[in-house]
Amino acid sequence: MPLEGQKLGYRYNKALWVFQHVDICMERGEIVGLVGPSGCGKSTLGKLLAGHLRPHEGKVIADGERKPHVERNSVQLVLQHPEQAVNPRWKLRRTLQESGSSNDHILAELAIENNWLDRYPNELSGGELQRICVARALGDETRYLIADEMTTMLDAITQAQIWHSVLNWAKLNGTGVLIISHERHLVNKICDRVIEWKDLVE
Ligand SMILES: Nc1ncnc2c1ncn2[C@@H]1O[C@H](COP(=O)(O)OP(=O)(O)OP(=O)(O)O)[C@@H](O)[C@H]1O
Repeated sequence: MPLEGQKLGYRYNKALWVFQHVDICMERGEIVGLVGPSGCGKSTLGKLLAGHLRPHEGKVIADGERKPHVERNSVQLVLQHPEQAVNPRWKLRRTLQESGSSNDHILAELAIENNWLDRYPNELSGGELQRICVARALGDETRYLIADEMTTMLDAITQAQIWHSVLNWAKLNGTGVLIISHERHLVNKICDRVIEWKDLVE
C-alpha cells in the first residue's frame, strides 16, 4: 500500500496558501524525486507527509493508516542540516537509542564509527553527524523515507557513500524514498521517477 497525500493544502499564515489541492502518491520500494523552484513548497510537503506539520486541507495516508505518525514512525524525514535535528546536549548514543533504530548493521553500512557515539553533536563533522541522522531514520518501523536535501551540504564522496547505503537499505527493506533535491543530476540518476512541482499544483 502506498504513502499518499490527498488534496493537501497548507498555509503558514491565514492570508496565503503555500499550496492547495496537491495529490502525491508513492509505493513501497519506489525511489521518487521531487524537484521544483526554490520556495514553491517542497519542504512543506515533505513535512506534511512525515507528520511534522498537519495539513490545513486534505489528508496523509500511509499503508492505509490515516495517522501513521501517531501509531508508529513509519514515515521518517531527514533534513539538510543535521545539527538542527539533534539535541545538542545529548551524546549521540542517546540520540540513536531514543529513536530505537540503531542496529549495528546500519551503523556499519553508513561507516559510523563507534567512538562518534560517545561525542556531542558539535564534536562531529557535518557529514559524520548527517550519517547518524540517516541511521536514526532507518528504523525497523520505517516504511517511507523523505530525504529533503539530505546530502546537499556534503562533499561528493560522502554524498555518494550515504546514497549507496540508503538505497541498499531501501531495496532490502522495500522502503519508499522521496528525494527532495535541487540536484537534478542526482535525482535523474537514482530515482525510478521524478515529479516536477508544477505537475503537482496544476
Ligand atoms: N515557518 C515558516 N513560516 C512562514 N513561512 C514559511 C515557513 N516555512 C516556509 N515558509 C514559506 O513557505 C513557502 C514554501 O517554503 P518551502 O521551504 O516549503 O519551499 P521549498 O520548495 O522547499 O524551498 P527551497 O527549495 O528553497 O528549500 C516559502 O514561501 C517560504 O518562505
